[in-house]
Amino acid sequence: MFQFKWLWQNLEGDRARYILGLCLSVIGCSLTIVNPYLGQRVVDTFLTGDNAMHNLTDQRGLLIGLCLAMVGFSLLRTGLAYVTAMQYEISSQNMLYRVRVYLYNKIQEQDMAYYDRNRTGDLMTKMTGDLDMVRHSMAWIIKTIIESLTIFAAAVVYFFTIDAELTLWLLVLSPPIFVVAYLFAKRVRPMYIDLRERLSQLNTTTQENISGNRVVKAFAREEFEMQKFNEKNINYSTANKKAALVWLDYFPYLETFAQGFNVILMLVGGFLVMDGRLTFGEFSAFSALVWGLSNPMRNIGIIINDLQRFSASLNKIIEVYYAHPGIVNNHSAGNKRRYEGKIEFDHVSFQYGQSTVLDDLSFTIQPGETVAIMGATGAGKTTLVNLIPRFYDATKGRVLVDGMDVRKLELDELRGNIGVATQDVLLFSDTVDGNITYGDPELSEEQSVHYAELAAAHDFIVRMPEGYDTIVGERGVGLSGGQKQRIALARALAVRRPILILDDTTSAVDLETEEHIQQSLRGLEYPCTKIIIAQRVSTTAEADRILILENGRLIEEGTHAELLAKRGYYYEVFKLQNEGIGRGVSEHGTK
Ligand SMILES: Nc1ncnc2c1ncn2[C@@H]1O[C@H](COP(=O)(O)OP(=O)(O)OP(=O)(O)O)[C@@H](O)[C@H]1O
Repeated sequence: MFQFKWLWQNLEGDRARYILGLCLSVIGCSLTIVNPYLGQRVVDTFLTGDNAMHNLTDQRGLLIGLCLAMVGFSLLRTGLAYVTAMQYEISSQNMLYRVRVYLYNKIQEQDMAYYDRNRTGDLMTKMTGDLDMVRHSMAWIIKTIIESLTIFAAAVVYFFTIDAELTLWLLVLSPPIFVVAYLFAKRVRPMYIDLRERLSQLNTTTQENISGNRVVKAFAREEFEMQKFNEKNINYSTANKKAALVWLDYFPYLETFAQGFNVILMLVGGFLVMDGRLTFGEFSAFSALVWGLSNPMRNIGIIINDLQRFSASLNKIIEVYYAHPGIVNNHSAGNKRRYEGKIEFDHVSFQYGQSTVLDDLSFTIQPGETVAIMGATGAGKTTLVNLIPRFYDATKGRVLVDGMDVRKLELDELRGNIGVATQDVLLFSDTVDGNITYGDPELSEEQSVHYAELAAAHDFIVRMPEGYDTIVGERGVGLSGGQKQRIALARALAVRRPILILDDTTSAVDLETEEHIQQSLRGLEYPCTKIIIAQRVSTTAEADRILILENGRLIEEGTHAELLAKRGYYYEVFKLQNEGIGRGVSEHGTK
């Protein structure tokens, strides 16, 4: 019931049209009794009975009128069917469009934790296949149900006006048909829920394979991926067949009952005609309209199949529709403040589920300061910086920006004050310029070039076939890792935010290029607090302060020189890297 309420709610704007469609369905289907009635009159007046010959000559006008009316009603019904189908199509397509926009926005609004929980393939299935199934249900299944019920009811009412006894005999078949349909629905329902899940797995596997095709090729795992895909494909196909074949277990019973209508009509109807209680015309009306009882019964299987699919799909859509992000962005349109850029962690802890990733962190970063964060892989560096723009919220403690708890700041404003270059670089399939100006589409071409220069990207961009207008492939395909990083850095610099977070942004660039980038960062023309996650001492050496994380705890904090003097983790990394790269970084930080 809730599902139908949901559909009704989302039909807003097209409800009148949809109801018009339903009304036209009812009118069109009620008219199905007209032709059998006219036929009955033709038979009784002109073909059978004592006066038939006489009527043929005397009432020829009536005969022609009845025949023309039959043709006219057929045409009218066809026209009505056309107009009716249009109403269903237009209203369901409009609803599909609106719900798709709503779901897309809803997915966009979700926090990071939502994306951790939901697979891309599954979300894609919801946005495409599930939505189409719901539209199909609105335009076809509900229409079929209404039409079947109307034809059934119209036939029953008409039959009762002709002969109640024969009608009751025919209706004897209805209860067993409903029992069979109920048993079928009960058995097939879990199958369609399972089928929907398998489709989602198939889509997820396909999507992962396509987006990870480089890794697949690099490891020559095509065969393995093929097998994995095949397994999901077979799973889906088997479940599909299983669900479809269940219908075959019930179909013979339903078909037998449906045929039973004709048998009863022949036996009981024939007897009534011989007994003189039913005219030939009335018998022919029963005969012409008995499909109105049997066809809906035949349709039951298809309708139940589709209703189960519809229900499985709609439940999936409703999950997204009512998903509430833990971190809500209200998108207020007012003027946004520009922050000073002070950042404070006050006894901050963070857990992913049960696992503690950050443990009681406290430190302050002053406006304009450059702070490097270093630590072994998995130490919690990315998690730490993710708390500043509220990609996640701290489990304990407070993160403050300009002295305000980030949970109390307006999210748009907060994020509008932070420029981020993430560790996992994602470029859009757009021009290089489009990618650099992604955060500020108003940026002029000169400014775009300026930030590309700061990010040491200009030289390789101008060497590309169409320079800044070169389209980069999906996720930046066609560029080297270091090139992608530099475009992502230019994108983060170009928004000129007072807080800049760089997560391992120069890990794939050579040391000379890195030196150029560091100079650019030192000389940025706008005031900016910089947090730079890095593994290289060459990157961290010139920071105002370096924080060392180990298993989510802050174990060292100080300048390059202070940390070296401590002879702790940082010193060990320094020794290792200086020996390893053979390129000296002195204890005072100069190279
Ligand atoms: N979305 C997530 N869900 C659950 N656990 C996560 C998630 N993201 C990270 N983790 C876990 O949290 C811990 C810290 O991860 P994080 O990415 O912050 O480390 P890091 O120091 O940035 O590592 P690296 O230098 O390798 O990028 C790791 O153990 C990781 O497995």
